[in-house]
Amino acid sequence: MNDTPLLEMRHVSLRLDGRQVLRDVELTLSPGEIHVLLGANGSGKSTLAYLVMGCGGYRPENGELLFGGLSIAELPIHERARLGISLAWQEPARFEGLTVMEYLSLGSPKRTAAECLDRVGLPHQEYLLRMVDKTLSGGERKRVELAALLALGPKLAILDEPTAGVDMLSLGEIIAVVEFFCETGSTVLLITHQQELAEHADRASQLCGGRIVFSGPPEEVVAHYKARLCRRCDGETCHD
Ligand SMILES: Nc1ncnc2c1ncn2[C@@H]1O[C@H](COP(=O)(O)OP(=O)(O)OP(=O)(O)O)[C@@H](O)[C@H]1O
Repeated sequence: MNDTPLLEMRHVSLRLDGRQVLRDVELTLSPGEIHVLLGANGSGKSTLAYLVMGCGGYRPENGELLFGGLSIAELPIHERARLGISLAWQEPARFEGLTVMEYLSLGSPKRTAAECLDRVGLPHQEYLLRMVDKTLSGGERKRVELAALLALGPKLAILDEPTAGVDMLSLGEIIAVVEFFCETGSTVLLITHQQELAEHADRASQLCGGRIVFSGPPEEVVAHYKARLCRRCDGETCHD
């Protein structure tokens, strides 16, 4: 059995515009797990996601970032994508002039656009020929973004608030999508404020003031977070 972690962050710190946003982050993701990242607004969750994806300007100032045992800290975003890292953005971009079918066929998709649309609750007959522009609602755009990741079948799917803007009756669909990623061999790093979604994870970590302050089973991390048990800041966002 291969027990090399899929993702390892060791003592990772990051500064943006002179501001210390991530501090000494330690995070390990095993292959096939669903790992939830919890934390207050501004605690650094999206920043951590952008850093793992390799977005421009998000380079660690300290520490190690390993993917399947390989250092990826210096790799640009497209090389990390080639290794199998994909990110569904908290606020997905719109692409004028591209149909949903074309968008879901970019890269080397492992699944058809039709299957992926159906899995995220968008009937393919209605959506394949829609444009990925402002004519899609915010919730539809979020679902198309999830469908795009499903199509790619990445090794690591980073989902930044996949339920934001999605109506609450559809939460079950999003949970099914997260579980489908896992069943089909993807590891999921899931950023969410939804307790119901968090409780479907295998493990969870709480970020506070740019630090991972607690990791463990999701129920314990949710309880720790909600009870404001962070020792460093008594539940208020940490400030140094
Ligand atoms: N380019 C930047 N320059 C300076 N500060 C930044 C920059 N980008 C983000 N920050 C700050 O870093 C902190 C972490 O932001 P981030 O977006 O990672 O938080 P988050 O945990 O994802 O929050 P939310 O739950 O609101 O989405 C915030 O205080 C934010 O203002």
